[in-house]
Amino acid sequence: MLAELGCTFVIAGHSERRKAFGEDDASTASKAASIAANAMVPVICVGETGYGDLTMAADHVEAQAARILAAVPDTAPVVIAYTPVWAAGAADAANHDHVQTILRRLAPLRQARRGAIRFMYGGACRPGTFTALAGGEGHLDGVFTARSGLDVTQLACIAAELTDG
Ligand SMILES: O=C(CO)COP(=O)(O)O
Repeated sequence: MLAELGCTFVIAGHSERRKAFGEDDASTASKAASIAANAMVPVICVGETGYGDLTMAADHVEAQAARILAAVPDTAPVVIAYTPVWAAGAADAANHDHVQTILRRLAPLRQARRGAIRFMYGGACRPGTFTALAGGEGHLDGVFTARSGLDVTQLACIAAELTDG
C-alpha cells in the first residue's frame, strides 16, 4: 500500500513506536524486511535508551543493527537512523564525539553489505547540527528531524546545509 502511494523511504523501529506499541528489534526486523521486499528503503531506528556509558551504548546499537539487518536482504539499500532515545525531544543533540563513536562502530556495515547503507543521526537536530556532528569524519550522511522539520524555515536551512556542504 505504501509503495502504491509512491513512498520510497519508510521508518521502522522509531522509539515512539517501541514505547507506545511495544515494538522491538524483532518486529522492526520484520517490518524492515517487508519494506525492502516492496522495493522501498527502510529507515531503521536504533539507539540506546538512557544517556550513559558510551561503550555500552555502542555495543547496544551495534547489536540492534545486526539483529535487524539480518532480516533484510544483503543487496537491499537501507538507512540506519541513530536516534538515541534520550536525545529525542530533548533540548540538545548528542555531541560530536558521542555520535562519531557510535558511527565508527556501525561503519564496517558499509563493507559488510552489498546494498548501499547510509547513516543518519536523529535527536534535537536543528540547523547546524549536521555540520557540528559530521565534523570532518565521513560516517554521517544525514539527519533525522522531527520538531525542526515542522518549521519550514529551519527545514530549508537543514536541507541547504546537507546539499551545500
Ligand atoms: O524523533 C526524533 C528522533 O527519534 C527526533 O525528534 P526531535 O527532532 O523533535 O528531537
